[in-house]
Amino acid sequence: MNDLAQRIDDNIARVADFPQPGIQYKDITSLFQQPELCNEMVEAFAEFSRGKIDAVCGIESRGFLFGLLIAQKLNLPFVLVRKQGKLPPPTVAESYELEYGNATIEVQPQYIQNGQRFLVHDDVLATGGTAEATAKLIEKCGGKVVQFSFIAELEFLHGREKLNPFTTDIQSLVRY
Ligand SMILES: O=P(O)(O)OC[C@H]1O[C@H](OP(=O)(O)OP(=O)(O)O)[C@H](O)[C@@H]1O
Ligand SMILES: Nc1ncnc2[nH]cnc12
Repeated sequence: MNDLAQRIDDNIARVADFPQPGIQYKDITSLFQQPELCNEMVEAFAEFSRGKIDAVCGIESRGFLFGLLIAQKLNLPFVLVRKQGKLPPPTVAESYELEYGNATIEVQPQYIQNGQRFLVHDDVLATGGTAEATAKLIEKCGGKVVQFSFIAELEFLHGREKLNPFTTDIQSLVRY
């Protein structure tokens, strides 16, 4: 682990058996107690994406936190992907399976331009179902997913394999 990864790891809280027995939940919200570390993280994310994307898509809810900061840092538009029923119409939907349960997500297609190059950002890459469904949704609306970024990747769940058909340009600051 590099120095930044080590400090992120040190500041991610672990919660056993949440939200279901057997899941070790990585609670990234503990990072927000360390504003200087968060600034460094935003810079690391921005450096990865600078000059390569036209817009950022953040996934509800914890993908909104750094997602918007990355978009602002790069002076780019930000698009929200939300769980079903939260966004006003018109919306386009996609269903997928989670590490725990399943879900449907939605986006407002009027904020996606034909050929616009997207970074999809979220806090945790687990099975990859959420990020894969998000990429499908963006591409269904005419966008092109050219990068993914995450704070933490749970490598033992092999989520990256679901994302490789879109792009192999994938950043995760910490890997488990
Ligand atoms: O790679 P996957 O197996 O799809 O899992 C990753 C997703 O799970 C978590 O979201 P969660 O559903 O807990 O929602 P939240 O961000 O609103 O807490 C996490 O924030 C990712 O969005
Ligand atoms: N173990 C985990 N911790 C935090 N977020 C998650 N999303 C899916 N699996 C997760």
